[in-house]
Parts: sequence; C-alpha cells; structure tokens
Amino acid sequence: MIVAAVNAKPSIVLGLATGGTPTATYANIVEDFRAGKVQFKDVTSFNLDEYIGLSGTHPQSFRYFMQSELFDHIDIDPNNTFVPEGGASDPASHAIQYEAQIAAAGGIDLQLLGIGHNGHIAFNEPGSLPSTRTRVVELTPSTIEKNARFFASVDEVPKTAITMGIGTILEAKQILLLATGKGKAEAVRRSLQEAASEEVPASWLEQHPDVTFVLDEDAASELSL
Ligand SMILES: O=P(O)(O)OC[C@H]1O[C@](O)(CO)[C@@H](O)[C@@H]1O
Repeated sequence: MIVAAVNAKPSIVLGLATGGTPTATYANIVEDFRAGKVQFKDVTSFNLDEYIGLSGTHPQSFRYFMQSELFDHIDIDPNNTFVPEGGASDPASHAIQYEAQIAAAGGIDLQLLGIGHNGHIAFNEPGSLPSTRTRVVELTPSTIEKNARFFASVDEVPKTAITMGIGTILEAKQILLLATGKGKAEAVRRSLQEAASEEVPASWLEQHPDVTFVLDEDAASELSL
C-alpha cells in the first residue's frame, strides 16, 4: 500500500511510525527501492513521536531508528524527513511548530500506525481525546515497561515524549495500522468492536473514513466480526 501510494503521488506526505512492528515494513520498502520499484526523492515524511531528552544520535531515539531502518537506505531528501526533536530546549513550543510544519506541507496523505498493548497510538495514552494536537505527554508505567526492552534498563526509558495528537492523526487522508501478535489482540478488538472512547485511544480511528488495519492471525484472534 505504501509503495503504491508513493508511486501514485511521488510528492506524497507520509506519516511514519517506529516500534518493533514496522521494521519488516521498512525492510520491504528498502527492498522495493533497491529493485527500482519506487523512489522517494520528492516524498516528505513526518514521524509520530519522539522521547524527550534523547537527541537524534541516541541509539534508542526514534530519529536514529528511522535513519537506520529506512532513511539511510532510500533516496528521500534528509531535509524533508521530520521527527519531533527530543533534544529541543522548549519541547512544548517545538510541538506547536511541528504541527505548523505538517500544515505547511499540506497535511499527511498516508499515516502508518502501530498500536500499543493498552490501545495507544503514537504516544497518545489512555485518556487522550480526539481533539488533542502535537504536544508533550507523560508515558504510562505500562508503556515504559514495554519499551524497556529497547534500553539497558527500565530506568533509562524517558518518562515524557512529544507526540502527534489524536486530532492530528485523524486529519491524515488515509490511515494504515499494523498489529502483530497475541499481545495486541485485546487492543485491536477494543479498537474495532467497542464504542470509541478515550480508554482505548485507537478506537477514535472509528471516526475516520479511510482506515485499514493489517493484522496477523494472532492480533486478529479476539475479533468476533
Ligand atoms: O510496535 P511496538 O513496538 O509493539 O509498539 C507499538 C506502539 O508503541 C510505540 O512504540 C510507542 O510506545 C508506538 O510508536 C508504536 O506504534
């Protein structure tokens, strides 16, 4: 879907995600680029989120992840890749500026998402409303614990982040959410089969007219429909 979308609109604005889930997606994109099936020279990208306190050279920062998983291997113009700056001196005003940069680029055409075990999208934890915009947030203890696997210890996981809001995400023209594994089954079921509420932030996606969930059998295993 992503490669087809870029080929249909070479100047597309992509919204990109980090985490364990999209690594195979990015590997496939790199493979298609190397095979000459797609180019990214006119693409602009905006990432969903970043830990506050980690600069882009920190190996656990989302900027570093994007460079090593995707950007360093394709022909995207580095000036057109946007990831919130975890090292910004004033994260709150940087978040407002990030929102303005998305608007100046014409908005996001296709937004890639993962989903947290507690139903979070980007770092919009339970309690996040559909009106939320790019902002500074505190991470829940369960998210900190889940993401500790990428760090030497749980104490090293930042406690705050800059994240696009639910409202920012819902403004993307098209949304593609990926989920794999049994650990995501409950969040997927609640997102798709319960009324939208702030308890499960991904359930707000029900309000969007063009969302695709791509699930493996384990992530889909609690769906009854
Ligand atoms: O793909 P993972 O590592 O399970 O993470 C799921 C979600 O959690 C986050 O990593 C944030 O905790 C998101 O960026 C991601 O979409």
